[in-house]
Amino acid sequence: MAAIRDAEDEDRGISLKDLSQKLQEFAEVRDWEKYHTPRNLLLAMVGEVGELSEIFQWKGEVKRGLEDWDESEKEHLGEELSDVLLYLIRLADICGIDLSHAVLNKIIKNAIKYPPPVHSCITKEQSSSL
Ligand SMILES: Nc1ccn([C@H]2C[C@H](O)[C@@H](COP(=O)(O)OP(=O)(O)OP(=O)(O)O)O2)c(=O)n1
Repeated sequence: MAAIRDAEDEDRGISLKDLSQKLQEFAEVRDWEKYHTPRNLLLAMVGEVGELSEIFQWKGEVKRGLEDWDESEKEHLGEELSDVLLYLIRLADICGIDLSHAVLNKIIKNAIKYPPPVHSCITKEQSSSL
């Protein structure tokens, strides 16, 4: 049953809220909530960023798409990216931050702070009449 639910989650692209809920359940059934304090979660996330960095360490620049990496390296990368994301989501949750709301607001702020060059704002119709 859980496997079917997980496949469905993957299909529809799971939300931050659903992930947050899963992490809450994961901690609760293991009685790990007492360890999931803001500072512990932050340090755990930074540790995972270190593990993520190790994958790229000494490789020099790598090609986009990682076409010359083998599958096991890519799988490892996916795991470390996930660890960072999961601790980040849990940290936000424990701090009472609505990450979906915060991240959308931040994207709007970024767009205002860094407007696109004027020529990329011209619509197709405008450009065809030029
Ligand atoms: N107190 C904990 C410990 C682990 N996790 C979860 C979140 C991460 O997704 C993953 C981290 O597990 P590990 O500490 O075992 O780290 P790795 O999976 O990176 O294993 P390793 O360090 O052996 O490579 O487990 C958690 O939520 N709370």
